[in-house]
Amino acid sequence: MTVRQRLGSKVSETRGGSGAAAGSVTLPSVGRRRASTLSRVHVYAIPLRTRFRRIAVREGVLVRGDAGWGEFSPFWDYDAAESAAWWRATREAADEGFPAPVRDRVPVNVTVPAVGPDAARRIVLASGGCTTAKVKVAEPGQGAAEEADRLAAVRDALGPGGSIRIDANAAWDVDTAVERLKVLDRAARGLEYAEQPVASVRDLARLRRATHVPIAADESIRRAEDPMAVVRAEAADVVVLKVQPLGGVRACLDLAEQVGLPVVVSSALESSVGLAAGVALAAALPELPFACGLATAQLLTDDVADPSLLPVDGALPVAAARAVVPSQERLAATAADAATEARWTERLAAVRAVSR
Ligand SMILES: O=C(O)CCC(=O)C1=CC=C[C@@H](O)[C@@H]1C(=O)O
Ligand SMILES: [Mg+2]
Repeated sequence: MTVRQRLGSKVSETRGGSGAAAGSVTLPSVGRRRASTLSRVHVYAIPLRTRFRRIAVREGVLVRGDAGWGEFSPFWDYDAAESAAWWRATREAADEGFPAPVRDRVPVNVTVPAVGPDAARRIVLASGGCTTAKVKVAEPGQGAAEEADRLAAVRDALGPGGSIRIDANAAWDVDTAVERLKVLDRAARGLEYAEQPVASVRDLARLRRATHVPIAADESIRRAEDPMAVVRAEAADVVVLKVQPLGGVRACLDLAEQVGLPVVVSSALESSVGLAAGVALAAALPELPFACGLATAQLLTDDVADPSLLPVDGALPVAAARAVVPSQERLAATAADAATEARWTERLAAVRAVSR
């Protein structure tokens, strides 16, 4: 069975384009690096509407450079060596800017956290016209019943024409995944794909042979020494690309060309500055067969830019993303406290030290 056959005929192709840092922390220029890239740094802290990925507050650093704003916001479980790729993505946005787009809008999915069915329905209906939903499953303390109820509510809100994908963040073993996908595929009345149901590449490949639900690789791509191991093992039908963990827009474009599989762009839960980099990637990809996981500004209670990068008719306009500039008012409103700012300043120094 070809990848296309597993994925069905789904191709949602759309073909084709300032603010002073408040609370700025001045970092010394490093070697030949242009001081302007590091002279404006702002640390934000924004509460989430609902806990997601085990966090309740999203923190990050915004860097103003000659080409615009970049975001550096690795989750705290990434060490300095892993965070170096995130920093490369930040520098690309701040120093170089982004490749030319080949489309003017990026279809996006709504992201549904591990919430109850009523909340899930509300989130889908308030998504700004998204016709695809990605639903979090395998939340600690929850089981198949809660997940099936959530998926049924999402299907009810989307209608029969919508697409539903799930993300288990590597939580299951293969046997559990095989059984759970049967239940959740039925509850959703058809899953578009399942994102990282199991942890290892070997288990992804085993699961892929044991289920008809297409498999997307996320953590096996963004946290891997060698993302191509997924391709060699025929372990996925879809590859998830995240700009910061994979080292930037251009690095992701190269990886997309290497993997030779359908790709989908997903956020790392960034502010609109970081989401703009995700839109730049999605806008520059030769093919965009899936709605992208870039509507996550909806998961945050505030933003560093006004307006926030939110879906219009189920898509993010590329021009709006390219126009994202933090506002003085929002930077002040979302500024981190002194202790958080100090932690990020120290972290950034450690990452820059291993990035030389
Ligand atoms: O892809 C989406 O719909 C939104 C982004 C998203 O799901 C994630 C963002 C950041 C961390 C992860 O827990 C999660 C993911 O695993 O893809
Ligand atoms: Mg994922």
